[in-house]
Amino acid sequence: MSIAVPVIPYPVNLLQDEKKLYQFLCACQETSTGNGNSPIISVTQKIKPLDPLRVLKAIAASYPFHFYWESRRKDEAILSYGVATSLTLNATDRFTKAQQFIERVKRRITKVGESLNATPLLLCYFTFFDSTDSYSKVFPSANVVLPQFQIIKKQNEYFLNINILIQPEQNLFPILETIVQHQDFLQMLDKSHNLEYEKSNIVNPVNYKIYPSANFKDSVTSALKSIELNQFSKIVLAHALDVISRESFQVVDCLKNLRQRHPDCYIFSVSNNYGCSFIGASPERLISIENNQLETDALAGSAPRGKTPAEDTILAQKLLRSEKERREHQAVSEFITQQLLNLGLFPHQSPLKLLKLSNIQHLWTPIYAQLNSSIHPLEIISKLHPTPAVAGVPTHVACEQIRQYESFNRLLYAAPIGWVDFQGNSEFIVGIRSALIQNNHARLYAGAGIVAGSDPEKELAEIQLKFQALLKALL
Ligand SMILES: C=C(O[C@H]1C=CC=C(C(=O)O)[C@@H]1O)C(=O)O
Repeated sequence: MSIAVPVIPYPVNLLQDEKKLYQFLCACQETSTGNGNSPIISVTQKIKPLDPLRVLKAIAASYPFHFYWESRRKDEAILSYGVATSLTLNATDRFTKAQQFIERVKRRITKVGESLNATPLLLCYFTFFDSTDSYSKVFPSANVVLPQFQIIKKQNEYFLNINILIQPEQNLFPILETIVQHQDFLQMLDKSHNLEYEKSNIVNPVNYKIYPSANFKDSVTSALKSIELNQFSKIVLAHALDVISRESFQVVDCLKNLRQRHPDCYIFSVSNNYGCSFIGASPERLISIENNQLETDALAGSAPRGKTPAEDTILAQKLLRSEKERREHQAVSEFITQQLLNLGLFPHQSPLKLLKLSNIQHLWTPIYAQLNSSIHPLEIISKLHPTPAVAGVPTHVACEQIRQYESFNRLLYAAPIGWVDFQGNSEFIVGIRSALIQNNHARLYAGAGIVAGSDPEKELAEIQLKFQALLKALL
C-alpha cells in the first residue's frame, strides 16, 4: 500500500550547510506537538562510493543495533544503524500490528531531498514462531525499525539517509552535532581506506569446541513414522550446532567471508542490544516487490555440488528426476500458489529449475504475481510464513511437531527478514543458512525437509553440508 509522503525539495547540500540545516530543524520543531506523533525528518543525499561493510566495521562498537543486507546478484546493499523509532512486540497479530506501525510512521515523515525515492527503508524482522509459541526477550516476535542512519548502495549509486525525530522543546544542537559528526566520519572513512572492506588480520579463532544439539537422525526416523501414520505429509526438522571459540567472533569478517563464498545468496546481519548478531547467507527469497510486481521463490529439494562439472551434471539430473525431491518441492510451490490465490492474486509459476549455490543445489520455482496497490507486503508475508520449505504440511501440525522435536528456540532462524519502503516496494528473505553470534559463542542452524521416502542418513548429510556454509565463514 503506498501513501504519498510529503517531499520537500530542499537544497541538495542541506547536510553540508549547518546553518540551513539548523533553521530547517527549527522550522520542523515548530510543527511538533509531541504525543508520540512527533514529526520525523528523513534526509537523503548521494554520497561517494563506500563499502557499507567498512562502515559497519567502524560503527559496530558504537551502535548496538545494526541491520546489514546485501544482494550481489542485484548489486544492492543496505546498512542501517541507530534507531529513530521502532516497534518491538510479542503478539499473535504481529504482522498486522507491524503494518499499522509502518503506516503511522509514514504519516509522520517529511522527506527532504529527492535523490532516492525509496528512502527511508523500514527494517522488519520476525521470529519463526509467534509469541504464543515461544517467547524471547532477545528477539521479540516482531521488530520494525526506522533507523537513524542508512547507507544504501544501488548498483553504482550510493546514498546516505538520516532520519531525525523532532520532539517539541528538544534541544536541537545535539541532533545537529550528531549529523555533522557523522558527515565528518564518513568523509574520513572515504579518505582513509580502499573502497571495499578488507578483513582485519585477526587470527582465526582456531580453538573452538562444537556442541551439537539432540540426535537429528532419531528425530527424522520418528517423524517418518508419523508421516506413515498420516499425521502430516512433510516436516522441516532443524538442528543447531553450538560453536564455542576462545576468541570473540568478528561479525564483519564473517560477513565478508560469506560475501565471498556465497555470491548468489543474500548476506545479512541483524544485531540487538544484547550483543547478539544473527547473520547468514540465505538463498531463499520470501518476497520481492518492485513496482507492484511480486516475485517469490519455492525453494526445496537439495543435492550437493559435484567436484567436477561431469559429476555436478549427474547430481543435478538426479535431483531433477527424483520423485521424492520433487514431492518435497511441490509441497512448497503448491502452498505458495494457494496462499497467493487466497489473497485474490493470480500467481504464475516459472518452469522448475535449479538454483546452483557454491556448496549445494536446490530445486527452484520462481513464482510471480501482479499486485494491486492496496495490498501491503506484510499482509503477503503473514500468509506465506512459514512456507513448507521451513515448516511442513499441514502448517500448524508441522509447527506443533517442530516444537516437540527441536530442543532449541528457532528465534530468527527460517523467519522473515527484510525491508519495506513507502512506495510499496519490499524485499524479504527467509533467514536460513544462518547463525546467532554472541561474543565467542555461535549457534548455527540448518534444516531439511522430511517426506515419505526420506533417508535419515542422507538428511543428516544434507544438514551437515548446509552447516558448512556458515562454519567455513566463522572459523
Ligand atoms: C530449511 C532449510 O532449507 C530449506 C530450503 C531449501 C531446501 C531445503 C531442503 O531441501 O530441505 C529446505 O526446505 C535450511 O537450509 O535450513
